[in-house]
Amino acid sequence: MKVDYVKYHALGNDYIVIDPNRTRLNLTKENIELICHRNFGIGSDGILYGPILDSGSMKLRILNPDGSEAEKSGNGIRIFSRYLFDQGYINTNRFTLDTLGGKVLVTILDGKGELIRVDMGAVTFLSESIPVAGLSREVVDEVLELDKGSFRITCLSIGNPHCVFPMDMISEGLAKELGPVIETHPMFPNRINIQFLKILDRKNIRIEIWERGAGYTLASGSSSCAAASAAFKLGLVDHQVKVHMPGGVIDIDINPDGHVHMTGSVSSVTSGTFSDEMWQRLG
Ligand SMILES: N[C@H](CCC[C@H](N)C(=O)O)C(=O)O
Repeated sequence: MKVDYVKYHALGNDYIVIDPNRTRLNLTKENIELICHRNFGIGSDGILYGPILDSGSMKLRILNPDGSEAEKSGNGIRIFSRYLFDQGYINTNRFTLDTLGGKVLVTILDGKGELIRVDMGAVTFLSESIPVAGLSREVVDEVLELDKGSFRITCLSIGNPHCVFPMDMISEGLAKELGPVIETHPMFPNRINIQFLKILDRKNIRIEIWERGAGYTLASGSSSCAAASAAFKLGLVDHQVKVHMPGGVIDIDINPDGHVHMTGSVSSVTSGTFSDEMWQRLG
């Protein structure tokens, strides 16, 4: 049977893999929005498009449900690595992937592709690298004034941009109330991913997430890296941190060389073909 897509999730953050070597698809905003639509399409927190095979390297493109392209996705990279493993594109447990946000090093830990570690690279807190508007500086423990109040923020990039809000009380409601306002705040020229962070102890944190271009999600790999890195920068946690999210837990290890290692699960959901009728919605 022809397969147009394969769907997986990582702790409830679901992605659809579309392989250009097997399916022709124009990555237009309209096509991406339709495929990701929870009612009129398949439904997904994004599309993973690849492997784009180019002179020995494997490239992955990461598309958000609103059609925007992300530089990196932690859950997306683990899911895509599982796809490569399932489809026989790789014959080793360690390999590199090229993303818009740089190279990442993947290790399949369990020989099945259900538990995967990724060296996500190093983070930067430098305003111009995130980007965050204003003077060149490290954006650490600053105040962001919103209509709803003043908030302390720490911002960073791990290829994609993040703004972390350490708070005593966090909730899904808070993420859905403040997320859309902050995502499009003029301080963030490329928009931004947001994590509301509660420190549980020096080895455990909890986050609620509002993703750039995707909205509220149950888990996020790059958000886990970002929140743990911000907490570590603020001296609130040790270098090994469990990140607790509504969809489950990701293990983060902040290496002395500054590289952030993320370890988490991947689960297969389904595969299938697009029906002609689905596309009729686009006229
Ligand atoms: N929406 C994000 C990309 C997906 C991040 C998340 N799903 C992850 O697992 O890292 C962005 O525009 O940067």
